[in-house]
Amino acid sequence: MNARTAGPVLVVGTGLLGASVGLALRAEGVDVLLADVSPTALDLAVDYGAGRLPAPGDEPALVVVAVPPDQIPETVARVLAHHPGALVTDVGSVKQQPLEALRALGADDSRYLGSHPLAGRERGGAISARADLFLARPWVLTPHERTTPAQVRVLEDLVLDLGATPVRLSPEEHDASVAVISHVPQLIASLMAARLVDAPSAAVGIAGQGLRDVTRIAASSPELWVQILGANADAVVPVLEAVGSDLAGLVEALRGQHRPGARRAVAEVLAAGNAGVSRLPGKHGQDARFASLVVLIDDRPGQLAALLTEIGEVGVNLEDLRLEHSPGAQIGIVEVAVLPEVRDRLERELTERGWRIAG
Ligand SMILES: NC(=O)c1ccc[n+]([C@@H]2O[C@H](COP(=O)([O-])OP(=O)(O)OC[C@H]3O[C@@H](n4cnc5c(N)ncnc54)[C@H](O)[C@@H]3O)[C@@H](O)[C@H]2O)c1
Ligand SMILES: O=C(O)C(=O)C[C@]1(C(=O)O)C=C[C@@H](O)C=C1
Repeated sequence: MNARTAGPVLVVGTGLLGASVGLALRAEGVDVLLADVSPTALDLAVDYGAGRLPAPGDEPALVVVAVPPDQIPETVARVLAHHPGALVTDVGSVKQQPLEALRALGADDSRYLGSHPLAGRERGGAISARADLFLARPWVLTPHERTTPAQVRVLEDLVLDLGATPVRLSPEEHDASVAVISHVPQLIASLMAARLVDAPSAAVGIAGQGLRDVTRIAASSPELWVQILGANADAVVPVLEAVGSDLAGLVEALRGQHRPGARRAVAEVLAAGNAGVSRLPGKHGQDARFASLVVLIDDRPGQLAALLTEIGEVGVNLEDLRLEHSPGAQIGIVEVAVLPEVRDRLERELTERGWRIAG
């Protein structure tokens, strides 16, 4: 345990994000103090091992505010006043509006450096927290005019200790980016999943992996997302309008599909989707650096571990992995990504060892 971060670190808000920060820092041996407006949420986070209650005389060098978006400005302002020697960050999903609100409260923003991990889950609370939540995920730091290089270094050290990858963006760049890579995707997932409410049970019952991929985040908390979308409305609206215009074009093309150019219009929407998804870094099966192999496994305990062990035994390094399984099905589909030069050898070796290869 060689943490770069000097404790104690105070985490304010001990739900999914706060407790995950606590768990990951504790695993690195960093002293973590916890605070939450809800005594139950606080007790839960302590019970799960995310940190301890502050004792008299404890003074954090760094504070991570992980409260709901509409609580961030007031909470950061209060923390800045209570801990005059501490650098304060937050993990909120929007950066510009909270900074403006903090300034409007008259807070000393010179010790506030906002940040945002692009990692999360569709369920909140310490009960859903995980020490590995941030592993290999981008974590955006949003320095402003009064941020010093030393403060950026302290926060980057925290991010590295949490296993994440620090990225620097201005608050404006951040908000425009998350509108397109997180906030509108949330709405599209919700809109699609909403079609299922009145769909016949027979239709919902045969849903495959495609629908599950598109709708996973539709299970997210409406309370949280109303706050996020409201705080970033200026950046979200133009992206939504662009989607709306594409959608209207698609409807028109399909209605008049025998008109000249109509099929091409549909094809262009799909081709643009291909081009867009191929830009996602590390997106499984799409990353041009890797080749994929699909292995079928029995849907029973230990099968995935056995497969991974054997891939290791044949000396192949796994670059990425995706597991699909449908409830009720007896088969799991494991798609592994490997360097192209070892793909065929891996297929041969696994086939010889009795694994079923599906592609
Ligand atoms: N959920 C995600 O996937 C995700 C990902 C990245 C960032 N975020 C951001 O992280 C923040 C926290 O989200 P979460 O999912 O952990 O929420 P959560 O509901 O799991 O946890 C929030 C915690 O904050 C506490 N709290 C509320 N008001 C408080 C206050 N005034 N003072 C102290 N504690 C207070 C609540 O009791 C709760 O325990 C949000 O700002 C969100 O935008 C969430
Ligand atoms: O549920 C997930 O998997 C997420 O990572 C959620 C996600 C995202 O869009 O990437 C959602 C909002 C947060 O601000 C950060 C992360």
